[in-house]
Amino acid sequence: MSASILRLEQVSKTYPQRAQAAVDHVNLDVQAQEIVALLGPSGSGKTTLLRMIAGLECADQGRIWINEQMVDSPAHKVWVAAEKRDLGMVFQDYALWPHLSALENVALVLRHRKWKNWRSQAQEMLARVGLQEVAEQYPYQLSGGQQQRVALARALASQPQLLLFDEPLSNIDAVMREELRGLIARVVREAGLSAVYVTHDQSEAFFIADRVAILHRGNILQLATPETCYEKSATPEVARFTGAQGPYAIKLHNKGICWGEQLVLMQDHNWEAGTAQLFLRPDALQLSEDARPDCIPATVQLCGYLGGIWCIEAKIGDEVTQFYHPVNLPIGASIHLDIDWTRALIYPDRK
Ligand SMILES: Nc1ncnc2c1ncn2[C@@H]1O[C@H](COP(=O)(O)OP(=O)(O)OP(=O)(O)O)[C@@H](O)[C@H]1O
Repeated sequence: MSASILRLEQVSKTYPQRAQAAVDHVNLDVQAQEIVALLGPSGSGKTTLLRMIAGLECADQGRIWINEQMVDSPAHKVWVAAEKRDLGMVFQDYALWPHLSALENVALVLRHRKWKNWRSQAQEMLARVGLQEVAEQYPYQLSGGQQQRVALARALASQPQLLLFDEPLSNIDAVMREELRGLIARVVREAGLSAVYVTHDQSEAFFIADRVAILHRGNILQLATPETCYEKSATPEVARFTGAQGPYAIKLHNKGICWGEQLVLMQDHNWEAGTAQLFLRPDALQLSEDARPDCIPATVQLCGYLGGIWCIEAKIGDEVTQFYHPVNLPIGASIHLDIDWTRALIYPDRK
């Protein structure tokens, strides 16, 4: 058996009076020193899954192991309470005690466990998140970002092998969010810990995680590295949820692809003839200098400056697509788009 820090086998959960399972036969494996993000739209089951790992919710079916210890299995009548699971948890709303200082919040669990060096350990954890200066301040005297750093220091303090994050940056403003996601990724890696990180923000999941599990209606549709989820999205839902543009309705021919009125000729491809959904990443399109038969005619509709590069919105027939370009283009200009078809995400419709 592999030395995974966390393992879920066929884990399911249906809430009372709900027809559909919140989590449906999920398998998941988190290795030592690995960060796995759970990414999915609202209601896809991320929080339910995390709460089952934490021991705040019990599974209806399946088995959960933490550090090789079975912690939940209805079939075996096994249930290990949350406080006995050796976990650190960071919540969206920080969950700090308002009447305790930053240091006391971090030290609480250490004192509860009767650690002799609780003060120095708590001070070291605050230093790790860059907060030694505010150790004596109370939560109401700290910004949201600082409070979340205290919560991170508290989660690290008891040196658990596994950390759980439930949308920890949702209440933080955009600039601080980028700083904190870097801090979280760095601190977890430096401490050599494993983590499960729930978010509905694709860029946050991609930045922080080694692997990303994309959830949809209680199922994991894809569990892979951020690059694989982005470049080889397993399903249309994964493509959509990782920010690809589309779906565009296309037809697959033996000679190539038909998009609107345009037949794009291709030398070799492996698709069977039929209809399909096409998704495109903006960075897989570029302006073509000439009207080659493998390019798509389009009209410039809008240009938006992103800083260092422009995002050009173009119309292809009735559909809209975006690509990046170093300079802006005249609105209404007729252009041709060169598409890197090796990076196109194409999903043939079921016959
Ligand atoms: N306590 C509950 N009682 C009944 N249904 C619930 C409960 N908690 C969650 N659900 C339902 O279970 C499904 C999964 O919810 P869950 O909160 O796990 O999703 P999520 O992906 O975390 O969503 P969000 O990003 O909005 O937090 C949803 O249909 C939700 O309405």
